[in-house]
Amino acid sequence: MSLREAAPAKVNLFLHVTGRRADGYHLLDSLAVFGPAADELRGESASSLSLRVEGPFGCALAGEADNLVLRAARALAERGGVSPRAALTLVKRLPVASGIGGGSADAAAALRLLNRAWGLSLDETELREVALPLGADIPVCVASRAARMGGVGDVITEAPALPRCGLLLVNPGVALPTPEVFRARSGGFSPPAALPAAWPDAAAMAADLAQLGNDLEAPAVGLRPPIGEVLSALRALPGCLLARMSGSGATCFGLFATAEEARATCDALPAAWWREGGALTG
Ligand SMILES: C[C@@](CO)(OP(=O)(O)O)[C@H](O)COP(=O)(O)OP(=O)(O)OC[C@H]1O[C@@H](n2ccc(N)nc2=O)[C@H](O)[C@@H]1O
Ligand SMILES: Nc1ncnc2c1ncn2[C@@H]1O[C@H](COP(=O)(O)OP(=O)(O)O)[C@@H](O)[C@H]1O
Repeated sequence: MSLREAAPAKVNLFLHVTGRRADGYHLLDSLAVFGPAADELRGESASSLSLRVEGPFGCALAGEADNLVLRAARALAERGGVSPRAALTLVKRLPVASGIGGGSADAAAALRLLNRAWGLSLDETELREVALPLGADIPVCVASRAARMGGVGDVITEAPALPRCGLLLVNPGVALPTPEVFRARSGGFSPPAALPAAWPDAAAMAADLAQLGNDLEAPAVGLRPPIGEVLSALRALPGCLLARMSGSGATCFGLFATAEEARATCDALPAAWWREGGALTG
């Protein structure tokens, strides 16, 4: 076996916290899309399970005793009734704890890769069942296709048909753990959004998204003020149709009419920030 899977960044174009469950988990309404940056997972045959982490953000995971990739591999092996055997390599290009679900994308990539490698043939629904106990964001990453997220992240439904457009992702280099942001949230809940079946172009999508928000953005900016600087810088870029934070932050996105515009504007932002522009892939 020699297999590869891309693990694309998940971007929440809006995120409403609609309620809270008795166990403390929050109910969400969100539109998740994928791209333009990704980690990569590679797998080779081996007699036991191992993981090597490399890439620009690999060192951020050096102290991680139980990488989500290994947890996903073990959970899948248990579900499939097989021994977990594979030599995995993760190329970590996405910033860690940054609101774009990098760890979730890696875990989902491991499920897809090992489902093939071990000949398990679990379908998408079955893979999502394995995914959910590992993290609320992993089910939507199993298909890594644009989707509406409901429940705590476990209710995945169809997204509106998306126009071609560009996304610029920017992270100011501050990690922000998800539980901290949910804890810092104050105020009530937002209603679920009403979305059309399709958007004809990026401008129409941006106009509708502008009526919605990310309920975690204000608490995240309060915890990490550089996020506010990123949002201001994105809003000032020519061609930026909408700027918002993704997930629980700190990564923010700018929405552009084309991938080329999103890529070209990268250089206008401080080089100390992580920046990645390109097409919204789904
Ligand atoms: C906020 C979102 C939006 O897509 O994205 P990220 O910021 O992580 O990218 C996700 O819901 C994050 O999912 P994920 O990061 O997998 O969360 P988990 O590991 O399951 O949970 C971490 C912690 O976040 C809080 N949490 C998470 C999900 C949720 N629906 N309600 C919550 O309250 C809980 O405090 C939980 O203990
Ligand atoms: N492969 C992985 N990539 C990133 N984080 C991981 C991974 N495995 C475990 N983690 C842990 O999961 C936490 C959340 O990571 P991540 O998915 O990057 O956050 P977010 O969903 O906010 O972008 C990290 O702080 C780290 O401790």
